[in-house]
Amino acid sequence: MKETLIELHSVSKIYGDRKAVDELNLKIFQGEIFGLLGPNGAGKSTTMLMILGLTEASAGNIYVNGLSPYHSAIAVKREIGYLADAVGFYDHMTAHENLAFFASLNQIPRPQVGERVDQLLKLVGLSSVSHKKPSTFSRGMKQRLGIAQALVKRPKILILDEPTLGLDPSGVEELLQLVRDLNALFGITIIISSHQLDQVQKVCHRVGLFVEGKMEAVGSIADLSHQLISKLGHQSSIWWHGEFNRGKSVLTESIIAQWPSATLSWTDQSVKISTPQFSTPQLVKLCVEHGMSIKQVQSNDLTLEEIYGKYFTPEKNEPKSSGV
Ligand SMILES: Nc1ncnc2c1ncn2[C@@H]1O[C@H](COP(=O)(O)OP(=O)(O)OP(=O)(O)O)[C@@H](O)[C@H]1O
Repeated sequence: MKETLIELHSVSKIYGDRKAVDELNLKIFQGEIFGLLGPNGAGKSTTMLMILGLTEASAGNIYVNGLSPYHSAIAVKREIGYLADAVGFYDHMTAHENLAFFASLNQIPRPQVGERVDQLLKLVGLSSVSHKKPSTFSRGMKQRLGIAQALVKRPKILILDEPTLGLDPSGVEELLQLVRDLNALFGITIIISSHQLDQVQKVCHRVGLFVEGKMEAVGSIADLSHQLISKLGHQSSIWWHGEFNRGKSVLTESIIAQWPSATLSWTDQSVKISTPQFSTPQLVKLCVEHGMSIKQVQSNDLTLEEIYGKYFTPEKNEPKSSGV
């Protein structure tokens, strides 16, 4: 059984008359990479700050390793490394000196500092530039230095707020590979917030979809896909060769007879059919029985972008129906 490391029970955060986080229930398990996804202003950073104990929840309870981040602030902060969305360094110091200074602030015994900093710089791929000032670094290098800084105290948990923002594609790849490596090598539990879904999809074991302070859905990408399919129906698209105009109305009747809530959307050479459950094989069989010469079949395997789009902008994604 998976061990719960972070737990939020009915947690809300109210700023003035605005609920930034609304009755959030969430469990994050030991050793997982969890993605907090949502548009700007959804409440991701506020949730992270509450887990870190940097802001107090207005209601509800939070436990990190069984402790309240707000009431046991020092013990909880010892367990968590944090990369804020805007990370800053001392520009009169080199990368090595920055980390060494941060290590001393975190009470790492002086004889251990040099070796630990060297190890961290190697881990994040910055050994060769350790003598340079962070102001000369690319954003990707700064982010990796920020992660090294967050790892100085050897935390159990790493919280990364929009770490890929502003990185070029190779910088994103390097950063995400580092996230994977840290998780695989040290079993660190990682929470990563993002609105860049394609990226998060690649590294997260589970994701939570956040909108206007509420967690709309939580699970693996496959879980979310299933949840969405059962909510919105499954889509099969079928293309044919040659002529099928005369078969359309009879096929429609047969499909509606079998799935009364099905919707069909026809084009000249294809039909998109939404049914409550996965029905592609039965639909293909019916099409063939009605004389269709099938060219191609597509069963909807939702990407995270589609899931995200359907949760956050449902009116744009309603399955459309058109007559025959
Ligand atoms: N200190 C604050 N005082 C007042 N309102 C705040 C404060 N911090 C956040 N908010 C509001 O709470 C809501 C959630 O903000 P939050 O920063 O948590 O969202 P987010 O999902 O992290 O988005 P972003 O990526 O833009 O930071 C927003 O409406 C924001 O304006």
